[in-house]
Amino acid sequence: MEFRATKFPGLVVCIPRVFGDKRGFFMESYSQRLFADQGIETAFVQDNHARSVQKGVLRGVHFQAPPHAQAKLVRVSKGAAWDVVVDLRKGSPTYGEWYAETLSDENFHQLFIPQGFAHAYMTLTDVVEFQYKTDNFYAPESEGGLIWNDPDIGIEWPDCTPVLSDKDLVLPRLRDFVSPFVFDG
Ligand SMILES: Cc1cn([C@H]2C[C@H](O)[C@@H](COP(=O)(O)OP(=O)(O)O[C@H]3O[C@H](C)C(=O)[C@H](O)[C@H]3O)O2)c(=O)[nH]c1=O
Repeated sequence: MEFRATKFPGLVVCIPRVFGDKRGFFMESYSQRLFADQGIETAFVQDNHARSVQKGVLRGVHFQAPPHAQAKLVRVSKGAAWDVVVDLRKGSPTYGEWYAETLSDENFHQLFIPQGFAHAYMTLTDVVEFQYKTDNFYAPESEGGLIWNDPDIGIEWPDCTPVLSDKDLVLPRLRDFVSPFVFDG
């Protein structure tokens, strides 16, 4: 697996080794040992799988607040998605900044997202199977989020009419938000 650091401390693009042959392919989509070799000791406790059934589905921008904050390892096993994170860690050099990566069943890219980031994605194909691990369990009472088109964040979304849940339509703006996350260097 190849690990590519980004300018966001702790945010890493992970690209597994894919073994193709006449039958198809095989890959280790996750290895605790390979991540530990990179200093990523995250112990995941939950696997999630979300299917989206039209292009333009936008889920997010979500997080769980401490003590239920979640680090995530996200990937797309069918279709393609524009995956976006926003650094919400007070004191981080990239606080309030966003990063995006196209995840697809062709590039096999994954994103390791540390605790302290909000996460979202927009589907680029009609069917997207989005699969991810988290290091804390679902805790709905701790859920928070930011509105997808916050001009102060300025996320550049694909040119597509977004399909959002009712709850995601009324999320707050960054300027009205006090982050519960602290950057620990
Ligand atoms: C996240 C989650 C949801 N649920 C239940 C709660 C709802 O009845 C249903 C749909 O939940 P929601 O609409 O919050 O799903 P998404 O909009 O895909 O939320 C996710 O979207 C962004 C992209 C994320 O990174 C988060 O993991 C998560 O917030 O699944 C569970 O039972 N367990 C869970 O861990």
